[in-house]
Amino acid sequence: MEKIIVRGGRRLEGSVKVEGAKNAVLPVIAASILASKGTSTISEVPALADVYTIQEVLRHLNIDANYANNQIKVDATRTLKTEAPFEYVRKMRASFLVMGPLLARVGVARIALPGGCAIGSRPIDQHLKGFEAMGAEVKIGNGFIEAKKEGRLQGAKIYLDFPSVGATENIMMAAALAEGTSIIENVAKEPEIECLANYLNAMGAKVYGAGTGTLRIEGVEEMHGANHQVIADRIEAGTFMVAAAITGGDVTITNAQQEHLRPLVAKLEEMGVSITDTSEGVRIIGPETLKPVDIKTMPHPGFPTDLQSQMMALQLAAEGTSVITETVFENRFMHVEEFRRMNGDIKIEGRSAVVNGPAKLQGAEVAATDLRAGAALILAGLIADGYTRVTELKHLDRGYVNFSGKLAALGADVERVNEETEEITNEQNDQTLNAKPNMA
Ligand SMILES: CC(=O)N[C@H]1[C@@H](OP(=O)(O)OP(=O)(O)OC[C@H]2O[C@@H](n3ccc(=O)[nH]c3=O)[C@H](O)[C@@H]2O)O[C@H](CO)[C@@H](O)[C@@H]1O
Ligand SMILES: C=C(OP(=O)(O)O)C(=O)O
Repeated sequence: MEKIIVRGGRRLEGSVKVEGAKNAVLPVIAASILASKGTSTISEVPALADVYTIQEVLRHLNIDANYANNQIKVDATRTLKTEAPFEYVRKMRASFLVMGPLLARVGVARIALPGGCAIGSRPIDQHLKGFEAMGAEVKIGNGFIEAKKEGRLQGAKIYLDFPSVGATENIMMAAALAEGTSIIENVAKEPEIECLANYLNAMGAKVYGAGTGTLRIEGVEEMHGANHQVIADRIEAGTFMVAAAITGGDVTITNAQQEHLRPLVAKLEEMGVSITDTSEGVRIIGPETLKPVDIKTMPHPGFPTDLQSQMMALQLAAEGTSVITETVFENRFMHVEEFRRMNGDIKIEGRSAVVNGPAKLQGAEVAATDLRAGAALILAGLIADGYTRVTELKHLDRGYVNFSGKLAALGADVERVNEETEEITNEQNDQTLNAKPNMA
């Protein structure tokens, strides 16, 4: 088993380049299914476990998908298969994003039911409501969802109950090849939606309004492969901004798009962090003392839930009491228990966590309960006394490329080791034995 071992106390300095966005690249790769002619070349594709998973899903559908050197080439012109089995959907929920494009292109799709996961139950009712409104018959049974439509999907007027990112993407991909115009209201406005719309339009689709609350999609009969560059990962960028802030460091993030980071920048500035746009990128200078701050996660342009656990690490370092309220997922506080193992003083009250700082964090053995929790625990480890060992790295690898290597290049004392080869020094052992966790 692999783990990341961090020893706290180093100030981060230097510059770090963020990758292409996981949450943009997965729907974009799924959208390549819509092209019945030509090849797509997608660039700035990060080497993440999720990218390999979606590549496998496409190959399983008889699509030629080849990922190398941060590019994936996709040729979906052969006769397609229509089933995505549980082994892929279990690894990564975003596998479900192939349903809209398959249904639109072939008239049938059979995808394993995604089921619940660590951060909440994550239903897909809004995706299915959209497909049904476009004339598809949807059946659920034997652990699968099957959607069918004789002839082309029909453009429809759809109102989402909640601006779901995945439902917006799945429905817009389906509507791109439908007959007639679709109007989709109360849609997600995340930058990843705009990235997908730009790709769809390059493939010959007619998608208007991406980034606003209403999409108008005029269905086209055929789509073709296209070249597309995915946007930078605002969540990875945000994670490094927190890393700089928590260590009182001075870090420049190259390749970040500041306009996508506005909700985070506003909160960091409230905490006393200096953030400036320089010719090289976004420069973050952490203050000597961080002020407490209250945060509520919301759909974009609200504060992103994918930065909630990282901000909780920062709140632990602040002088005073902060509150963080999670409104997007009903169970995204699994990391709280792990922070407590590090002596973090956090109380859960309904959907809010009350975080009392400044915590005297202590290194401990902790588990990444989900992808962002893994990053957040490593961030806390950067200021903890002694050694923090983070396990369950499979979650982290879904969303971060070489996270420990990038932190080490900024000066952190961090390494990734294999349990079999890990040498536990006496100092690390003493520190673990003497740790007194806060059991409050
Ligand atoms: C691959 C990807 O892009 N993942 C992101 C995407 O996930 P994902 O697309 O799954 O997130 P959604 O926006 O769909 O989910 C938000 C909320 O809506 C609920 N919901 C969603 C769909 C539905 O049909 N019914 C329903 O009730 C979910 O349970 C959740 O409580 O957006 C989330 C919210 O910004 C991010 O945390 C994820 O990192
Ligand atoms: C929750 C996340 O991703 P996913 O929707 O792929 O599980 C995330 O990126 O934090």
